[in-house]
Amino acid sequence: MTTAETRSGSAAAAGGEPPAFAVDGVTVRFGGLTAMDDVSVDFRAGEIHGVIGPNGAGKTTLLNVCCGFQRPDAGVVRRAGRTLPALAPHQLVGLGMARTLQGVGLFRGLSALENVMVGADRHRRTGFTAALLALPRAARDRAALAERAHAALEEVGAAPYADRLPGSLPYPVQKRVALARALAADPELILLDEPAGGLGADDIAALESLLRDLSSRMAVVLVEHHMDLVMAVCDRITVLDFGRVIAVGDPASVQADPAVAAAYLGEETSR
Ligand SMILES: Nc1ncnc2c1ncn2[C@@H]1O[C@H](COP(=O)(O)OP(=O)(O)OP(=O)(O)O)[C@@H](O)[C@H]1O
Repeated sequence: MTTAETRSGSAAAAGGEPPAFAVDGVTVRFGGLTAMDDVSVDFRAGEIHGVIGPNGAGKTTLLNVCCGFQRPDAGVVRRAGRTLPALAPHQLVGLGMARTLQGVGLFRGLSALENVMVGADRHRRTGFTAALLALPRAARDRAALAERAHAALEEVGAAPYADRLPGSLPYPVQKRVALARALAADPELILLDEPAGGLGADDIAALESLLRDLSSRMAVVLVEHHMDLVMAVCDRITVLDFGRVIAVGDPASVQADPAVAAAYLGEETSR
């Protein structure tokens, strides 16, 4: 650790409210490889938190631990200060978390709107049987989900494409739909895995402004290689290297940190 900031989620909470979400002392091993090594990070409401580091540093593994895709070998995950038991990923979504994947990960046979409705499903109240029998309540529920999904598409600027299949859409629009799907769950924590990947300057500028808007109502975690975006939009940044936290701080302090420069330099010289 090279900055003054604490890397303990619980310690960060000592001054007041616990962080919206935290991992504490998390280690993940894949056979002989340690992908995360005693990592502690806290994500706070109203904050955009960047997670950066060279290829293979453990960024995606961290997101996977946060959303329950990956069970840690050691350490705990906390939400609002309370330790979460080991849950299936869909249960964690019910706790107010949503994530996007590297790439897009949309269902090819569903329209953009239907893809986003899958994300909004957390708000469905009708049971399976009522939906199967198409009872009036299920129809009302579906209409409410569609409305919510439309609003999410609107927010990301993809409403005109609601009825299109993902495969017929340009890649940047597919990324927007994937983001809308995560937003439709109305999460308190959103985990974004390389949302700027494959985007041009105009789309990145739109993404930057959207991220700022989102941070007013949720904790945003941004795993991203696009450094200009990260430095422009993040309130705090955690830097991983070989599965360890090597720096935490605001963009200026992280940029000035020699350990961070050395990690990225190592990446360049090993190519
Ligand atoms: N399921 C897995 N099985 C074995 N090794 C894995 C698995 N997932 C990740 N790893 C390894 O764990 C390390 C961390 O991977 P991870 O994908 O978290 O890194 P990353 O920082 O997201 O990399 P990138 O920037 O390239 O996406 C890497 O060495 C990777 O090869």
